[in-house]
Order: sequence, then structure tokens, then C-alpha cells
Amino acid sequence: MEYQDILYTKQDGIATIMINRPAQYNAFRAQTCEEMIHALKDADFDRTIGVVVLTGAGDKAFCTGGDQGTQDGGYGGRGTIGLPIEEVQSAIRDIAKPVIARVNGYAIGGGNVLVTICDLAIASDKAQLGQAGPRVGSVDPGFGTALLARVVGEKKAREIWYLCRRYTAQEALAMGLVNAVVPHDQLDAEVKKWCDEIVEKSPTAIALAKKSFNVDTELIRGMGGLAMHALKLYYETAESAEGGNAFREKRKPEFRKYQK
Ligand SMILES: CC(C)(COP(=O)(O)OP(=O)(O)OC[C@H]1O[C@@H](n2cnc3c(N)ncnc32)[C@H](O)[C@@H]1OP(=O)(O)O)[C@@H](O)C(=O)NCCC(=O)NCCSC(=O)c1cc(O)c2ccccc2c1O
Repeated sequence: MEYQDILYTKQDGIATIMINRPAQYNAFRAQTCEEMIHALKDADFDRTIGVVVLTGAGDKAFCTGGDQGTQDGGYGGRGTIGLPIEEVQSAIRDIAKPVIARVNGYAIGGGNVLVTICDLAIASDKAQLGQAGPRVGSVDPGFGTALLARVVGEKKAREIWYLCRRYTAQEALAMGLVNAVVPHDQLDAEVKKWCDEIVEKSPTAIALAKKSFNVDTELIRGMGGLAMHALKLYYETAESAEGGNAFREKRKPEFRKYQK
């Protein structure tokens, strides 16, 4: 597969998937998701690879979720909502290798969900994290909500989703959303250090540990798959469309005007 939206490299047992859409703050569209799934599967089957790093190009954003430039009642690609994002999430969970989020800047909306799903997360001190769905007429009704609650606790997860605030890297560390925070210019060295420590370990023991951690939250995948059909119906409403329109028009949304 020829990649347009990601950069995919492999070195020293480390596969790096970099979302390369800096003008959109590394927001993903359907094409980005297809490429991420392809690269994750390649890394899974490549026996020379022991760990995967997921990150964004540039120093502004890790990933800001679904591309709001294309979200106008649907994302126009494959899958229930025209964006096979649930397959990206499943691929991160299913590959038998740890996936480390290298959080180099904003991790907002679906970007924060990626951080939540990755096995580990290392953040720059410049990073900001948070959810945006209810601010732009969307919601991740699976891992993005339920797994987040497992990671940071129920009350905090509900705060993150209902208020759509942004949190500093240090706040994310305190709530257990990231494993470490380092000065921005030390991010790559720190990520490499963690990767090297993983690569020297027994790959089969690591794979068994990862699969075993996943078992406890596996029900969320089924629930999320079901809820994606409800989300598709929500995307067809004027209330949801108002979120995307307001973002593109750079104004405050007026959701209550359209609530049925
Ligand atoms: C990230 C921000 C907080 C940055 O704010 P700031 O003021 O610093 O910068 P700008 O707002 O001016 O943005 C700069 C530049 O980037 C473009 N951009 C940013 N984010 C996006 C985006 N998501 N899509 C497209 N383009 C984006 C922005 O338009 C500017 O471009 P210019 O050309 O005008 O310079 C702030 O940008 C922000 O809050 N961004 C939006 C975040 C957002 O709404 N994300 C989508 C939420 S929905 C979602 O992600 C989602 C994810 C999932 O995983 C799902 C799974 C299952 C179901 C649903 C899901 C879902 O809905």
C-alpha cells in the first residue's frame, strides 16, 4: 500500500507510525485510518518488530481526532460512520506488541482516544489532552468513554467528556492517562529508551501479557460496535451537524436550537 497520510518507518525493532497531516493538526480522515490499519498489521506480522510508536508530525499536534473539514453528517469513507476508526482502535489493541503513544502536542477528541487505547503514553510537557465530541456534535461511544473510565476513573472520565476541557500533560500524568512527561526536546530520547527496554524482553511473554490485560475490557468492543449504529443516526441530525458547521465557521455551536 502506498501511504499518503502517514509516514511508516522501521528501525532497531521499533515501528513508527506518524500521522502526517500537520495542516489539519493530524486529524484523521478515512484514508488515514486505512493506512494506520495497514501499518499496524504489517508491524504485527513482522518478527523483527517488538514495539510500535504512534505519533503525529510536527510539534503542534499528536492527533486532533476526526477531520472536521470532512465531517458533515458522516466521514464519507468505509465503515458504519464512514470512518473505520473502530478498526484502528481494534488493531492497536489486537496486535501482539505494545503500542506507545508519543504525545508531541494536542491529543484532542479521537486523538485522546488513541492515547487511551495505546498500551503506554509518553508526553511532551507541551502536550494538551482532552475530549471534544459533545462540543462538535460527536461522541466515541466505546473505548473512548468506557475504557477512559477504567484508565482515569469514572468521575474524571465523565468530567472529561461532559465539559470538554483541555488538560496539561502534568494533569494527564496525575490522572494516569500518560506514563511519563518529559521536556519537549527530550521526547524522542525518552520514547527510544522505553522502546529499547521493551525490545530486549521476551516477545512472547509481552504478547501474552498484552492479550491478558485486554481480556478484562473486551466487552467494550462489542458495546462500541453496537453504539456506532446509534452514532450514525445521530450524525444524520441537525443537532450533530451544527457541531461540525460551527467548527468550520469558527463560531460557538447552538445545539439546543436543533435538539429534537
Ligand atoms: C486542537 C485545537 C484545540 C487547537 O486549537 P487552536 O486554537 O490552537 O488551533 P485552531 O483551532 O486554529 O486549529 C489549527 C488548524 O488546525 C485545524 N484543525 C484542528 N483540529 C482539526 C480537526 N479535528 N479536523 C480538521 N482540522 C482541524 C483547524 O481547522 C486550523 O486550521 P486553519 O486552516 O483554520 O488554520 C482545536 O483545533 C480543536 O479543538 N480541534 C477540533 C478537535 C475536534 O473537534 N476533534 C474531533 C472530535 S470527534 C472525534 O475525534 C472522534 C474520534 C473518534 O475516535 C471517534 C470514534 C468513534 C466514533 C466517533 C469518534 C469521533 O467523533
